[in-house]
Amino acid sequence: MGEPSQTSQIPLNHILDTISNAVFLMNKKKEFLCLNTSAHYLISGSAGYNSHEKAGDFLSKLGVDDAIAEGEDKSATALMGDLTYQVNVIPMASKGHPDRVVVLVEDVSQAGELSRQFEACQRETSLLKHILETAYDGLVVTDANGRITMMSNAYKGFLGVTDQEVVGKHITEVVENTRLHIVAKTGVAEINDIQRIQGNHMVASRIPYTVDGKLAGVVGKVIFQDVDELGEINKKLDIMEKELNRYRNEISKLHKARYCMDVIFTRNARMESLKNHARVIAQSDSNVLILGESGTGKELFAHAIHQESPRSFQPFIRVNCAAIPENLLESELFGHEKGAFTGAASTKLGKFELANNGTIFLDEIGDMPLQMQAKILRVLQEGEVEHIGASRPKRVDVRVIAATNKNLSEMVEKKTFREDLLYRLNVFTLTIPPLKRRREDIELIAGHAICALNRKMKRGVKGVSPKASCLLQAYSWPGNIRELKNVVERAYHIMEGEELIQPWHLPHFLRGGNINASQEPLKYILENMERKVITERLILHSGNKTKTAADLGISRVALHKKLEKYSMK
Ligand SMILES: Nc1ncnc2c1ncn2[C@@H]1O[C@H](COP(=O)(O)OP(=O)(O)OP(=O)(O)O)[C@@H](O)[C@H]1O
Repeated sequence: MGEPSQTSQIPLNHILDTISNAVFLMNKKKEFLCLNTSAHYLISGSAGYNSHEKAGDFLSKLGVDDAIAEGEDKSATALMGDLTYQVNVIPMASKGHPDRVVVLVEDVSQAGELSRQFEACQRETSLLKHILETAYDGLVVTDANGRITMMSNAYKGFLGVTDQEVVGKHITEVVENTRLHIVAKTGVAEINDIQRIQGNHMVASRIPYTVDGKLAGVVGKVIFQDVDELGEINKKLDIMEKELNRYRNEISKLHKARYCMDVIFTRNARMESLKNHARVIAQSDSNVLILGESGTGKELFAHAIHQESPRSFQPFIRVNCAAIPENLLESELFGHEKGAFTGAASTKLGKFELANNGTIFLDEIGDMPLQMQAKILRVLQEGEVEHIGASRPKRVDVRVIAATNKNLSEMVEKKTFREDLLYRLNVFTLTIPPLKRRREDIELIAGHAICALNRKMKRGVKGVSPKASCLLQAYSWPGNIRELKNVVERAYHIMEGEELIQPWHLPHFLRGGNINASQEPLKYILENMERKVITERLILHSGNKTKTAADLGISRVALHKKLEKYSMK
């Protein structure tokens, strides 16, 4: 105690000094006999402060002067500034006459705030309980481990369960097809998902909640209308699902490989061995690189490899890397999230995702920008793609077939193509020879093209005349099979009732014999010229080889060797 007193005893003083209430002991004349440490603090902010006057003023402001003077028992709450005090006046009797009073003062301002907070909390809890009890939708709350902490009455009613049967249970034990426990791990909200519960389609939202910044659980909400309405909605959804499946089938047909190995027509031994090799490659999951000039049939091979592979029932997705503007290529290949950039109005799947479990055909890979090459490499290495704007990647299982007419090794040297990507792609490489290296295919492919046109146009063109055939043989075909098919198609359409394509149906550059226009090496120009002359003389002598040899000034044996060389036998 700060102040000595005639009546107090030492141990009692110590006890009084330890309590947090301010204790004032005084006689009825308001003379202070004793103040404990808390009382000193209350009136002056420090211990041992000795001012009875200030203490008197303080008690007067609390409005207990009368009770002190009368020696009355009094309990009151007093406001002083921002603070609230609880005051108790307790009379003390000596020899039966009350002549002293103890005044106990306690600052209860904080207790008031706490009790207000407590009351607000109680109000909120009961409101929450009310919402849970009356909510029309199904609400369920789980903790971070997916265990149910609360469930709305409507949801319990719908599932036919009681509180005892659900609270504390793992959500998967109570709700079918739930994902709340997954959201409790990922922390990523899922809004308006369709969830099938007890044979009904529900619109479900799963929203994670945090406490002190840590994932603490998930609030799940399922929307169900009244049962009749729900039945109607389910019927509509079933119809929509069927429609969707129909469209899915249509799309998967569109994404199917269209050609098999049998439509790659050839009489060339090297091409036959390439087809056999491709059949073997098709059975593996390894990436394939197809090289060859434009129009040689690289895409045809890609389709055929997919078609003969175990993935043939899965999608075949073609991407022309040269045809897509650089700024759109990433979004085309990997997809984007809604709002990832201006114009990204909705989430879009990338080609890699569309090709999942199937094959992606990266045509013209040599035209792929370097920056994108790095991203493709990542997909090949990690088997994961990431939408632009997404926070986590998705796993994909895709076989890559790439093709180009560029010289990738040269590009690697010039540092315009990544070496590591080349090694990832060329697990198997197929190099398709140009048409001028397999002239025996010219007539065959021209013949098949005419048959296809006959089927389409319902006509009966029989083939190519020997003279026209000779011109086709003599040309160098820089555009390869695509060019040959175009020439045949053009001729087909300008024919006027003839049964055979004649030289005058062919374009001028074929008839003009401008065979070195393609800047071929001298050897091929000479060979082309030789083939052309032999063919013309054979026609002139109606196929008589003795006369033709004599006319050409060479022996019959020499003519035979040349006919063999040019596949003209
Ligand atoms: N052996 C073949 N038999 C029949 N048609 C073929 C053959 N090879 C190619 N074609 C046809 O030739 C055309 C060009 O083929 P394709 O598109 O596969 O060539 P490409 O090498 O991929 O061309 P590009 O490099 O310009 O993309 C297609 O119409 C294709 O069907």
